[in-house]
Amino acid sequence: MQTQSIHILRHAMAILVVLSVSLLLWQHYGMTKVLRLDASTPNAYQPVDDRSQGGLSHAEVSRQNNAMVLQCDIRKSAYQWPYCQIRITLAPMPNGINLAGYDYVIFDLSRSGPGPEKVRVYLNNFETQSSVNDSTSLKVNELLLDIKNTQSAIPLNLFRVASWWVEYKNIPLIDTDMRINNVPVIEISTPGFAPEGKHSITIRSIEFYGKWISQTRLLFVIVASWLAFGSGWLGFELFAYRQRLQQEKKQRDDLETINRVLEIQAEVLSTKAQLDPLTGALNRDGLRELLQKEWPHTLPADAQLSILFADLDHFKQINDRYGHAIGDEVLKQFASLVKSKIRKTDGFVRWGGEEFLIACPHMPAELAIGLAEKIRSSICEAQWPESIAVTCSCGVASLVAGEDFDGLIERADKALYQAKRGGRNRVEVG
Ligand SMILES: Nc1nc2c(ncn2[C@@H]2O[C@H](COP(=O)(O)OP(=O)(O)OP(=O)(O)O)[C@@H](O)[C@H]2O)c(=O)[nH]1
Repeated sequence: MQTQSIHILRHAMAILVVLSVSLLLWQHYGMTKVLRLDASTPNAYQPVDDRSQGGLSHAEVSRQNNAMVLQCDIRKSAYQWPYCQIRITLAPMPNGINLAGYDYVIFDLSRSGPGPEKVRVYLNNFETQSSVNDSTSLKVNELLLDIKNTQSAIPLNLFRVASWWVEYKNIPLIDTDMRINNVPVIEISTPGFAPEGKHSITIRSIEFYGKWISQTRLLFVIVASWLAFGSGWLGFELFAYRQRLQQEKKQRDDLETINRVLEIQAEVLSTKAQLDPLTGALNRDGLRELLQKEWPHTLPADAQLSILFADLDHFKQINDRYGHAIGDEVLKQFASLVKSKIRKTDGFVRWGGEEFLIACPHMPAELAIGLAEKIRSSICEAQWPESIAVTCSCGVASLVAGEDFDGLIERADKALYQAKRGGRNRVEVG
């Protein structure tokens, strides 16, 4: 990983840590949502009493000093559980309010009258088995609230499905879990054993408190973000790594190609440096290299080496008569003819203007003389530009024991001289 990437990674991680901690702190100390019900909110407040069950109790609801007050006259009757209650409608059924998103509730209420200092609170949940036309079909989640607990936070998970409702409605066990995800109605009722007499319940406010996002959900979001960030970063690094590898490979390939080209160029240049550009014959440097290849150190005393000098006859006249360009053509054709007669291992060298040397390693004198004759006759018989009658003279010498290379050259040169003196177009042995 490159330093710059590590730098960016550190920054990104620091930002994520700060963001995660800030979100958790914000969730803990803030992000609060409140649902408040009081006399000023547009909810319907209805009195309910036991007369519908055959009782004689009487309930009335009125607004007093910004509070809703339930006035209740509990009377003994044939109905076993006389009661009064105030019904607060949160939403028209089958809709309700999702109170599951809240954590606790604070009641600001008071009561007066005989009997225990308690009220019953019902959060009625509309569920699949509930019916719009039957208010008793809503699941009753019940809490017996001690009046001294008003104004304190009461966790919503303290509510329990009322056992009397389960029994009364014969609800299967599987459906008796507490749910407050769709509450259209809240009811606040006199306690279970309310004695006969005048009762009143004053409700100033009911406040539900919750968080916009629960801690569990926030943690899930944070962990998911970290995972996404980690995978994203890994993916990015992998991609960058592959890019770098590809780039490095390309650079390596380019360098190898350049190296190959340079090697070839060097080879070509070195070969060119040893060649005569007009005839393609070796120059004297080329001859030295050829002999060194054959005998790397010094020429051994018993080395077998023959040298031929071949020189075009009266070449000056050709130049003078036909021009330099034709002279060049003759030189090229001469070189090409000689090359076709010698072995690959022989060295064909342009020694001077129209004088050529053929070095034949491991060739005895007889064969060298034969080769010189072959060259001479082929030159003599060949077709030349402008039908010029071209001939050449040859001097041949083979290395004798104890002789050095210069001595050999000298003998071959002398033989060539003799051939010229002897009338040209002939081979002489030195
Ligand atoms: N066209 C051409 N002529 C060249 C080149 N190199 C040398 N010559 C000519 O070759 C001629 C050699 O002349 P000489 O040394 O007098 O030899 P010659 O005329 O061949 O006579 P002999 O060797 O005695 O038969 C000169 O006129 C040079 O100018 C070349 O590359 N191209």
